[in-house]
Amino acid sequence: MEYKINDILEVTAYEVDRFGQGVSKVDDIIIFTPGLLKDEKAQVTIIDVKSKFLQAKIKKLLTTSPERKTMTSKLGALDLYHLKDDKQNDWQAEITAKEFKRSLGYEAPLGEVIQSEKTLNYRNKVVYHVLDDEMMRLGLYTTTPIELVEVHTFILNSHAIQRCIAKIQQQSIKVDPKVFKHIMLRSNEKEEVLVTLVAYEKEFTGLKELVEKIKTFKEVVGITLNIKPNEKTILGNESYTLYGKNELTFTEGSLKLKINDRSFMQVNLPVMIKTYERIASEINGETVIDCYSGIGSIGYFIGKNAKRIVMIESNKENIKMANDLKPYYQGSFEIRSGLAEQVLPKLDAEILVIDPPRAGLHKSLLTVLNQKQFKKIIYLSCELNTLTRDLKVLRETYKLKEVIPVRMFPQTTSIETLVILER
Ligand SMILES: C[S@@+](CC[C@H](N)C(=O)[O-])C[C@H]1O[C@@H](n2cnc3c(N)ncnc32)[C@H](O)[C@@H]1O
Repeated sequence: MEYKINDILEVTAYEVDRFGQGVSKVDDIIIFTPGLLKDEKAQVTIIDVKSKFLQAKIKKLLTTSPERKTMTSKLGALDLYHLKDDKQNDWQAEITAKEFKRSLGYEAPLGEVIQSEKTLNYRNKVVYHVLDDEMMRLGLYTTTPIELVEVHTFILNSHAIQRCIAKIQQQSIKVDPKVFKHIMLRSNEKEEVLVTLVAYEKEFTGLKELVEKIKTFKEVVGITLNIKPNEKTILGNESYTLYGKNELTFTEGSLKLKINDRSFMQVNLPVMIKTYERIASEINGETVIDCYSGIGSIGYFIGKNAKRIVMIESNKENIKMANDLKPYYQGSFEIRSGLAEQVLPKLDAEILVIDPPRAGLHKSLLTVLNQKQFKKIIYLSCELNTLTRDLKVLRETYKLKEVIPVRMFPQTTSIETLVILER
């Protein structure tokens, strides 16, 4: 049977894939439908025809699963919102197990999912996009089709971010959307907000007016302007402080952290802390390398459990932040500046903690890790594909002790995973 765009089919999903799409089959052709849950029946509209599969969108749900919490959200940033929270944990564990089986050929020793009760308003960083309009309007992207739509309330925003963005959206300001592209907001537990305007140029229509307004909002402690380097990348390396400080501090128990508009920091603090506690529980007085250490959040957190921590980080600003934080912590810390693949071969330690960007580990680094024979490697990953790719190499020397799904991004299909490897 030949299918074409806009055909309408009736399907029943037999599983939900890792992108949150219901997977079904008609006449042996696979149909992917975002937002359709397992065992749900729906009328779907075909939106793309490929040789081996069809891409569809829900036209009408004919039956609803008991696992459904609400209607499917149109926003890409809420692509699992319709699934009950506890079932989202099960979904992540299943997707992780399947990926390990598919890629490594054996069952993953799955640990309990690290999660928090707070599954809404957890994001301490959100990026809004400027709509193509003369008057400033801000929004987020939908999934099928991918479109930028105006959004006023985004339920993952921290309360401080929500209050601040609502006030920004109330302003009637003329802007040039060809130059002014995004607004990023970061907040801390004191409900302070750092606002970053992202544009292709240092000057744009409406900039001064916008800054004058935003600086009057009581939660705002800093406003920066970041220069967008290209269409694909949101933030560039060039930032200017327009008001207050380009800095936000976080204090959580004995952990104190400091970031600027570009520093990496996990977006979900309660889950971050639980994950770091799990990492710390693997360390008992050993020497540790914290590789890809950023501002030092993992290294400083686990410092009390280690004999000595050596951090490796390539970004100079992160290294400065990490150095500024040193006096707050007791213990032996050293911060090495440089690329992991160049610095790590020269170092030795008993345990390695590794938290790379999505791209995973450099090929040459994997070879070195096998040669080094660490007692343990603790690998925190935000990309399942590169994690299993790297583990395929590391299994020459290390055995998988535990694979722990981390529910860092509730209501979404983004997956964080913590893996404990032993020599
Ligand atoms: C996922 S973040 C982890 C940061 C930190 N562990 C944390 O949880 O806050 C990855 C970090 O690796 C750094 N980085 C990226 N490539 C690197 C490389 N080749 N060598 C060393 N650091 C690198 C980035 O600057 C970033 O700070």
